[in-house]
Amino acid sequence: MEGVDHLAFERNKAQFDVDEMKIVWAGSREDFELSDRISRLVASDPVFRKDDRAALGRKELFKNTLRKAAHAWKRVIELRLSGEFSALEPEAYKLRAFVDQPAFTDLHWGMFVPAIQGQGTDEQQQKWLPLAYRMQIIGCYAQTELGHGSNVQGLETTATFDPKTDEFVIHSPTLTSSKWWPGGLGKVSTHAVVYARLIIDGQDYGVHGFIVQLRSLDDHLPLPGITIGDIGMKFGNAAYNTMDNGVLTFDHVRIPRNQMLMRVSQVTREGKYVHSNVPRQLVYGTMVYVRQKIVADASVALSRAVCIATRYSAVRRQFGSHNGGLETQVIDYKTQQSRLFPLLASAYAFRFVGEWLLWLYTDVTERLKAKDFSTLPEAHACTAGLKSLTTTATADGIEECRKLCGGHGYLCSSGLPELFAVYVPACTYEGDNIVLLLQVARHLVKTVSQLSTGNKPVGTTAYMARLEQLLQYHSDVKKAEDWLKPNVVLEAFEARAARMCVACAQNLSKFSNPEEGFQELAADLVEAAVAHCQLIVVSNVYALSLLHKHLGDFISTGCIDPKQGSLANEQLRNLYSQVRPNAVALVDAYNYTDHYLGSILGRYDGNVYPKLYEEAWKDPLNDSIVPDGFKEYIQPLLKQQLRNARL
Ligand SMILES: CC/C=C\C/C=C\C/C=C\C/C=C\C/C=C\C/C=C/C(=O)SCCNC(=O)CCNC(=O)[C@H](O)C(C)(C)COP(=O)(O)OP(=O)(O)OC[C@H]1O[C@@H](n2cnc3c(N)ncnc32)[C@H](O)[C@@H]1OP(=O)(O)O
Ligand SMILES: Cc1cc2nc3c(=O)[nH]c(=O)nc-3n(C[C@H](O)[C@H](O)[C@H](O)COP(=O)(O)OP(=O)(O)OC[C@H]3O[C@@H](n4cnc5c(N)ncnc54)[C@H](O)[C@@H]3O)c2cc1C
Repeated sequence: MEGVDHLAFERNKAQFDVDEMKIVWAGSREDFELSDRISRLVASDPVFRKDDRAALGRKELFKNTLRKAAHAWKRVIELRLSGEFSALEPEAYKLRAFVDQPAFTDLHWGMFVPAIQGQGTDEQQQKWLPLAYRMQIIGCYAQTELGHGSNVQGLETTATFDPKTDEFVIHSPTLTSSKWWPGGLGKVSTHAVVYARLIIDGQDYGVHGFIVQLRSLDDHLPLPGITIGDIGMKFGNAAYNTMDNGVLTFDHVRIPRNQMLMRVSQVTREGKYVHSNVPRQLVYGTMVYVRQKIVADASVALSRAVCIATRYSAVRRQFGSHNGGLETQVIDYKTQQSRLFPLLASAYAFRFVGEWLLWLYTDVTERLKAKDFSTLPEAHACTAGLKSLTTTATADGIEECRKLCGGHGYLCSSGLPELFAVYVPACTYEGDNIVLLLQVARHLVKTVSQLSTGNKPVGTTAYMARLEQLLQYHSDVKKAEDWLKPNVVLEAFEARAARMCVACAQNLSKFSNPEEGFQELAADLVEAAVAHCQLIVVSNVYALSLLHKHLGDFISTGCIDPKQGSLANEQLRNLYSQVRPNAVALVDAYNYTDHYLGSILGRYDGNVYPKLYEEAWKDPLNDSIVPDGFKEYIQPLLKQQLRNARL
């Protein structure tokens, strides 16, 4: 039986309505129709071709990215995809997503514009946003430096107020203060939001954002005092090398005073520092916004990998042939199911948790507008924690999918190496995942320590209000099916998270210096933070495979006993059997085009082998039968062996 037939047969097995599931995955019928239309539009446009990317050198790849970005912008305007001029509308956002090539535009729309929207005053927004919306200026987000990324308060670039000229002087005092990493900076951006220490009259007021023009709008040359370039090739071949991550230094560059982003705090003409009645952490607001976006996008990356691995696992056959019959589809091996199906479930879970986080973020934004800052710590902890949890699981999941595809998964034409290489920096950018989990841990420890003062925990820590009960809890699961009851699972996750947090808080209290204790117990704190973040995901959707994976935590905290752990495992195996006939249909529900998947192994028609064979012959090495270099390097060896043999 050919691959084509395999997948048709698989699709017939589905026990649910795939078209309905497509709507669930998309979020609504309207969203589904939009995604469907835009993905087809991109797939049918030759400029957006991407199957040739792996063979392009850096310069060609970068020019190809510029061409695609310019074409995407043209299409946005021609098709009136988003009202008058903004590309922040859902249609334009989807267009960029389906073009599927990281570009400077991600940072322009994803960070430069939001930084001005979130931290600029009304006048600053009126001045800069129309220019940015029309892309008459192109911006990036220049925060990280060669010497400091995670520690934002450690940044060294200075912005010194000069009262004589009513300007700030932006300067890089050391090599380590060079801006290093900002996407879009290296070769494209004309402007940047630069994070620098504000110095007035010798006093340091900490890190603030400033709008700085970097390049001439006429000839694109760097302005006087500015040195700028690309930081060099990154992990993977094509992957993230479409992006011009940059290096930037300032030599006493002057900007007008009104280019400091002044919504959170202001500097007056007289050089007086005025702090508005808002938390200083709002300067970090753009990162919170992007972390929320990254969570929403994690399900997309994971679902692509899962779609490829599931379809290919249904096509691929190894062993088990009797009397010349068909071999076993590898998807029927229980080990394959136990590695693949939890990832399939995670992709759906992250999709729903992303929706929930968007709701939370929108709610917090509305409250901030009304000067209610009470939910900011919760928003920070949730975005930081879920960013960390989902990106780690997604990066690991993509790599697992590569292994699930055996040797063919290692070919670029499987789409998986590039997907991994593009995705894996998400574990580092917008906050290193461990550093972010430590932020969550701080929030949790603070919540526990405030319980004794009568502070009622809110939001995702509300379960801590039942601490006494959770510390007494022991699961009453008696048979495998008991693990199917959502409340049973939820309580076990709550008790585990609560106990791990309380244990950390108790151990911390043994240190006379809390900071020293925090450093010493960091590894335990990270585990408690993970338990809490998993609870957030579980309370929005699913769980048993996580329980199985972290069985040690559940048993050592006394929430369940080993027998109940085995019952959970038994139930998990039952669930895999139920998922099996629906697996291909569940990944079809993502509605990805073959263009977007970019994978021969994940083709919708399952026609894997003929296409793999065809693709191999397209490799530039196969342009000639005898390779370049034969005469110089191979023939002399062969001749030498011949000489030796004669001797
Ligand atoms: C057409 C359309 C096309 C476009 C696409 C559109 C959108 C795409 C979206 C985005 C683009 C996506 C991907 C692009 C890819 C890459 C881009 C990458 C960009 C970057 O990486 S930018 C740089 C990011 N850098 C970081 O994340 C640094 C991490 N470090 C920190 O955040 C802080 O330094 C840290 C670790 C939080 C510590 O800060 P600090 O020392 O000040 O804090 P303390 O620990 O002392 O805590 C003080 C206090 O403040 C609270 N807090 C900390 N952070 C926040 C926050 N963000 N919000 C609110 N509150 C915060 C903390 O809890 C403490 O509270 P307490 O005093 O305990 O109450
Ligand atoms: C592809 C990519 C794109 C990027 N784009 C941008 C951009 O557009 N703009 C921008 O400004 N920046 C950008 N960055 C920079 C990015 O935000 C930083 O690299 C990131 O915040 C991590 O900081 P770091 O490099 O200083 O890591 P470090 O903090 O040096 O991390 C190194 C190691 O130390 C550990 N560590 C650090 N602090 C602690 C601690 N307190 N406790 C325990 N362990 C710790 C980390 O876990 C990690 O293992 C980008 C980075 C990448 C990779």
